[in-house]
Amino acid sequence: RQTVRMGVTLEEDAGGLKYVHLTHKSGSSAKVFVYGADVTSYVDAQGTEWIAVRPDAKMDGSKPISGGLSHCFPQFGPGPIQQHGFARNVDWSMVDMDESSVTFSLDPNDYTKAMWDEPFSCFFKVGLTEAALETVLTVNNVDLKSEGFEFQAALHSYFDVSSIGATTISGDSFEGSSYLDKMADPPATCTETRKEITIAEEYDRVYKGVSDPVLKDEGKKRQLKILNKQGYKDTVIWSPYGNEAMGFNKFVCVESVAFDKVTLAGGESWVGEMALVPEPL
Ligand SMILES: O=P(O)(O)OC[C@H]1O[C@@H](O)[C@H](O)[C@@H](O)[C@@H]1O
Repeated sequence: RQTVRMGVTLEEDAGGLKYVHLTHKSGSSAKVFVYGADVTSYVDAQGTEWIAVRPDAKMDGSKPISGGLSHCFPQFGPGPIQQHGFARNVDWSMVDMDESSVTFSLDPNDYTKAMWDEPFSCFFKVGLTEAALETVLTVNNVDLKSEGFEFQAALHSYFDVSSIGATTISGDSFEGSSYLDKMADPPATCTETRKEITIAEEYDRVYKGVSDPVLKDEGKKRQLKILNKQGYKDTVIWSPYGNEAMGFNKFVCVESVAFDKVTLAGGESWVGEMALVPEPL
């Protein structure tokens, strides 16, 4: 355990990866790993854990952490570079912190350039407030003379649930929305007819234009609003339903996604802002 700054400590997980432990006077806390700038835990002021890490996750840096609010950047995948991009399997740099918030940055290095040689710079801020966990990802094109680059970005968020059968995902915009069903072969575009999504089979769906999901958990008697305030226009729902090794019954991925490619000209920035707001049911 290493004190980085007054009140802020960098702790070491059993597998050797380092993380920041944030706390808030309301009683809430969060863990953010340096590897992937991944938020692997958010315990709200009432003591409810909202974020999951899969039991089969590798916690030693040998592959991205399968859990947390995992960044997919610069590609959501599949695509020309590795599935979900590289941002989740590199160490980010800590640039600012206090008891309740931390900011990381990510800049190109030889490893990332070999996959995607673009003049980007990312910042990711995570902060606890009285009633929420707030995140802001900023992607900058730092080369004023560049022609611009395209990217996708997502938080591949793993949420902890009491059980998948006790969980629903709702929100004003699901009913009537169009989704890409990636479980279909080939993937098929369908229309959602439900207001509330329940999961009883494997799911891998991209809901286009849905950005206001609410996770309701009858077991926890609580709900989590996933507020995508900026940038993340689409929602992906992923569940490896039935896969015991992945611990399918204890999590669902409700992902905040910029699925359509974003074009960033030289000097421009893109912001993805997502907050988690827990409430009673
Ligand atoms: O294990 P990871 O990298 O967290 O990814 C989980 C899943 O994420 C989904 O989005 C992909 O469609 C799956 O193929 C993948 O298995």
